[in-house]
Amino acid sequence: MAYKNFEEYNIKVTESIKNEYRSIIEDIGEDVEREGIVKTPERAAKAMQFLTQGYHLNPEEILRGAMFKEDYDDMVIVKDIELYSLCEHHMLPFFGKAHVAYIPNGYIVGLSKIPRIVDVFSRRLQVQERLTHDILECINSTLQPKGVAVVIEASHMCMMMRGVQKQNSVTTTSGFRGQFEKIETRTEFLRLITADLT
Ligand SMILES: Nc1nc2c(ncn2[C@@H]2O[C@H](COP(=O)(O)OP(=O)(O)OP(=O)(O)O)[C@@H](O)[C@H]2O)c(=O)[nH]1
Ligand SMILES: [Zn+2]
Repeated sequence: MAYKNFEEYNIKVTESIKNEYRSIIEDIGEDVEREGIVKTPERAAKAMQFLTQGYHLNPEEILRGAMFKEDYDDMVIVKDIELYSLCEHHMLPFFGKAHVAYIPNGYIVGLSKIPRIVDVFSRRLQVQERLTHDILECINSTLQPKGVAVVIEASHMCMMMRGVQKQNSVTTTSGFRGQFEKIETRTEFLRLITADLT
């Protein structure tokens, strides 16, 4: 179940995270009773649950829910899927775009389900490499297509706001299975995600 509004948050978990955030706010030297901050621990607890809701969602089930028998066996690409995740090392955001393609093998999948599974895996503590493979393997094992490809381009706040402090570096990760392991198919995919066809 995806969180839609605050009423759906688990009360016990919210209470527990709220208390942890109160301690964090005190430890950084802020006044947790200050008017602007008094509700912050609860807001932050809900925000954290929203950003990590992917642990409670089943991506295979989401895909299986909209698989349709169809003879189409050319490449299907959903590109420029915006994603927001949290790096597992610093719990700071990394964000960017995913480009996903597959070649059907008797079944196509409802298009919206691809961004939905990108969200499910993004809304967990991640490294970009594992996020890429999680999406790839989920589509490969559930849809069993002739091929699947995932490219993610992302910027990491832990490299921008702190640490090495590089504002313009972008990390690209990719994974290819089946027919995308052939150079011509992979090249065609990479050409199409970089082409401006509009
Ligand atoms: N491979 C990979 N590394 C990541 C990702 N997100 C953050 N990191 C890196 O995780 C590493 C953690 O390194 P540590 O040396 O343990 O942590 P740190 O002292 O905070 O490192 P700095 O960020 O260099 O200050 C850093 O190099 C981060 O850039 C990711 O998605 N993939
Ligand atoms: Zn990080």
